[in-house]
Amino acid sequence: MFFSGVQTSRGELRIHESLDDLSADLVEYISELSDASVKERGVFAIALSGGSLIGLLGKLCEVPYNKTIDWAKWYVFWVDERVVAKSHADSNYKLAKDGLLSKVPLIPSHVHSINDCLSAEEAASEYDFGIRQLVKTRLISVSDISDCPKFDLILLGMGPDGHVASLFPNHSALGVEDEWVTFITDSPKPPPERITFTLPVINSASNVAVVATGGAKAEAAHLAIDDVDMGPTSLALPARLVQPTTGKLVWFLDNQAASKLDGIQFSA
Ligand SMILES: O=C(O)[C@H](O)[C@@H](O)[C@H](O)[C@H](O)COP(=O)(O)O
Repeated sequence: MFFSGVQTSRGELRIHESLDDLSADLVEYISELSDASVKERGVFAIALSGGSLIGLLGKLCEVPYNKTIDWAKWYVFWVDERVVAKSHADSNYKLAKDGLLSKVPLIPSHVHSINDCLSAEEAASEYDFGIRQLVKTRLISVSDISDCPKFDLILLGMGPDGHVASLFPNHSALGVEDEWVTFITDSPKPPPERITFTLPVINSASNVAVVATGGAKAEAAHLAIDDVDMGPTSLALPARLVQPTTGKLVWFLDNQAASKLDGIQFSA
């Protein structure tokens, strides 16, 4: 069963039968946002996450997107990064470079990854500073209601625990409001040292897409999307705190990740 464009109070749902269909829809969505942003602003500022998301972007390297997307106008950032060398197998930069960035005609100076020679704290602070410079020149747009950067698109994965970016359940990083990029040294998912966009930055983006596939994500998707009572705090489920203030939120799910959503029945 395929649901596209279903609007809920928690954003638009796009549910696909297969990963191939999901990937095709996701890359078309990104291509459309890129076209619209380049037309309106002359650039496209996109922030990537790690995980299985990157594999689902592979079609961007293929016809027609490798030719039709205005790659020279892309500026690439990371929503979160593991503080390891860029050549390390755990690096989100390496994952994206190997799977996407090295295969399309991006301008190398438009790719903004962290300084991997620094501590997590220093790397977060330097990344935050770099983004502030690009907001000043409006290469990254600015929120209409705060001083936060307004990325054209933020792409998020979601863990089975409901984490997004490197914002983990009940972690103090969820409460950081005075920084754009923060750091953690105790990630429950290895490696422990990471930098991450904070919630105000994620929620200031023009567009946020959460991509979640597989049955292990079904409960988290239910708790993040459905009208459930989370009790006094939703800090236990970071994905539920993804609530763009004026931007648009879209969930890309496969049947399995969507299998516990209220009101959605799948045929066997
Ligand atoms: O730095 C990380 O550990 C990843 O970026 C992580 O946050 C990922 O996005 C989610 O865990 C979903 O990953 P999967 O889609 O691979 O399950």
